[in-house]
Amino acid sequence: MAGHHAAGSLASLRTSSNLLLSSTLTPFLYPCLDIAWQASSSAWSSPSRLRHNAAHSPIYRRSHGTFHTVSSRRSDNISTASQLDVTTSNVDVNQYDHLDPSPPDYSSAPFTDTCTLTVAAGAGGHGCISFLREKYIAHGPANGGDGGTGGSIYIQAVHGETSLHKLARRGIVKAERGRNGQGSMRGGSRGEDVLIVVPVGTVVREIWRHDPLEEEDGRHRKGRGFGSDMDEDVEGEDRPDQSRKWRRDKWLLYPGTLPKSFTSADFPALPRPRRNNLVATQPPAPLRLDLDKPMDKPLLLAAGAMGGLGNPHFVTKSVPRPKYATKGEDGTRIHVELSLKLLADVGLVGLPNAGKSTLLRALTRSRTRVGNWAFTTLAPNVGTVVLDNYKGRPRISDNSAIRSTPRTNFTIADIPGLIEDAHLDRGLGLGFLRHVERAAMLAFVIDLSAGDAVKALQALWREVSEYEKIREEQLNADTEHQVPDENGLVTFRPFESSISPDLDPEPIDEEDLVLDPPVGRELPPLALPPISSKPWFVVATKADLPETQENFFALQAYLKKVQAGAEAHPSGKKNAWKRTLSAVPVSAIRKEGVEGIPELVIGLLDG
Ligand SMILES: Nc1nc2c(ncn2[C@@H]2O[C@H](COP(=O)(O)OP(=O)(O)OP(=O)(O)O)[C@@H](O)[C@H]2O)c(=O)[nH]1
Ligand SMILES: [Mg+2]
Repeated sequence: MAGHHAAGSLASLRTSSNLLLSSTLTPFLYPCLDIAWQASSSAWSSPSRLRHNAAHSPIYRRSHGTFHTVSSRRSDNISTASQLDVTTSNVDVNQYDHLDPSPPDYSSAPFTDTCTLTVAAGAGGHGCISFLREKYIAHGPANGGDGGTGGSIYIQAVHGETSLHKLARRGIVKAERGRNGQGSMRGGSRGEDVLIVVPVGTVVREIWRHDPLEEEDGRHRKGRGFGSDMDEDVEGEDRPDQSRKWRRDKWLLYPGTLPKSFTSADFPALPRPRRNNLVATQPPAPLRLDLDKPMDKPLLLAAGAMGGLGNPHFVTKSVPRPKYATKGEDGTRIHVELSLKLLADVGLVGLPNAGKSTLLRALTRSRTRVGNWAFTTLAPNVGTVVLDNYKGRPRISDNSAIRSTPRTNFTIADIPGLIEDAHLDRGLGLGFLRHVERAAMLAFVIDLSAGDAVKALQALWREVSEYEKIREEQLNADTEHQVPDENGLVTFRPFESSISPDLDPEPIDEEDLVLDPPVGRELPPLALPPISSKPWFVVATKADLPETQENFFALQAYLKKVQAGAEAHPSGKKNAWKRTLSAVPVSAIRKEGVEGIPELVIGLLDG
C-alpha cells in the first residue's frame, strides 16, 4: 500500500517536474530535453494567435482633422506572420502540421453578423458668462466665449474587418462633447470625432432617431416652444403662465445668481438653435446605407451639435452686462441596425464533418478548429487567400482592365455544417443558411468517402433552395404589409415616434431633456440576391481515401449533364446559375489539389 502510494507520488512528481520544464526557461537551456514542448508550444506562439490577441478596436477617435487610426490591415498581418514563421520554422517544421492539428492549435474568433448600435453625436459646449476685469475698469464689458461644437460620428467600410462583434459589445458609441467657452472671448474647443470601422458589405439601417433640433423645429412650427412666449406680437391674455414656459434649461446663469431673482422677463428671446454646417453632408433620414465597397473617406453619420452662445451675444442697450449665456445643444442620437450583407467572397457549404474547416486551413492561414465530429464549427470563420503578385498569381482574366486595381486577395467563409431539414431550423439551421446567403459565391464541399456524392450535393441544394423559398415568402409578406399611399409611395416619417403631431401643448419641463429612447421599429429583412443565381462549384474532398474515384467521376458526369441542361439544376430553379460547373478533387489534409481553387474562384468572381 505504502509502495503504491510512493509510486503514485513519484509519478505525480514526474508530471509536475514536466510541467515545470514546460513552463520555465528550461527548454532554452536544455533544448534536447523538450522537443515535445516545442511542438505543442509552437501552436501557442504561432503568429496567428498573436494576431487575434492583438484585437484592435473598430472605433477610432480624432481630434482636429486626423483620425488616430491604429488599424493594421490583414495583408500586413499576413506578411508579418510569414516573416515570423520563417524565424520559427527552423525549429521543427515536420512536427507541426497545421492541416491535421493538435487540439490546442486553433483560434476561435468571435463572430457577429448583425448588431444594433446607438450612435450619439457630441453635445455642444456651453457659452460662457464673463466680464472684462482690469485695473481701473470696475465693470468691464461682457467677454464670454462661445461653446465648442460637439464631435461627429463617422463610419467607414474597410477591407480586413470581417465581423461586427467588436461593435456589438459596445452598444453605444459617443462622440466627445464640445468644451465650454471661457473668459476673454475664448471659444471652447471642438469635441473629438469618432470613426466607426465596419467590414465591407455592412448595411446600416435606422431604427429610431432622436434629433433635438428637429424636435425644437417641430415645436417652433406649432408656435410653441423656445422664445415664442417672448415674442412681442403674442397677445398678453393668450400667453400661458410665463414662468412655466420660460426655457430655464436653455440658459446658464451667472454664478451666485439666485434663479428666483430672475424673472423670465429679464431674458431676451432665445436665439434659434443653430445647426452644424456638416449636417448638410449627412445622409438623409432615415439612414439606409449599403456599404458594399471599401470607402477611402469616412462618411458622416451624425454631426456634432453646436455650442451655446457666450454672454456678449446678449448685450443690448438696456442690458449692457447680461448675466446669462445659452447652453450647448444636445447631440443627435441614432439607433441603427448593422448587418453584414456580404460575409465573404466564397462560402463553404457542406454537411458536418465534410472537411470544410480543413479546406479553409489548406487555402489560407486560418487557424479554425478542426475535429473528427459533427459541428466542430459553430460560427463562421473567415480566411483570406492572398494572391501572390509575382509568382503563382492566378490568371487575371481579360476584364482586369475594368477593375481599377487588380484583385490581390479574396475571402473564404467556413460556415457551420448543414444537416437535413436545416431550413426548418434543425441543427444550426437558419442561422447557418443566413450566412450562405451572404457569400458572393458558393463552394459545395463534399466528402467523397461518405457515400454518393451526387446525392449529397442534391441534399445540400435542397436545403438551400427550401430556405430561399421561405425567405422569398417572408419578403413578399413584408412588402405587402407596407400599405402604399395614393402615389404608390410609402411615406416615411422619421420622427413620428418622438413628437406626435397631436401632442397636448404641455409646457416644456426640464425632464423633457432626459428622453427615453423612442420605440424602435421592426426592420424588414434585408433584400439579398437569390442564392441560386450565385456562381458555385464543388470541392470533392478526402480524395486521398481509398475507393473515392468512382464517386468523383459520377459527380463530374452529373455536373456536366446539369450544365448541358440534360439534368435539372439541383436547386430546382429554372434560371439558376450553371454557366460553368466544375468539381475539384482535393485532399485538403495533404494540401493536394487545392492550388487550382484560387484560380477557379477568381475566374468566377470577375467573370
Ligand atoms: N483523409 C482526409 N481527412 C480529412 C480531409 N479533410 C478533412 N479531413 C478530416 O475530416 C474531419 C473533419 O474535418 P473538419 O474540417 O473539422 O470538418 P468540417 O466540415 O469543418 O466539420 P464541421 O465544422 O463539424 O461542419 C477531420 O478529422 C479532418 O482531419 C481530407 O482531405 N482527407
Ligand atoms: Mg468546421
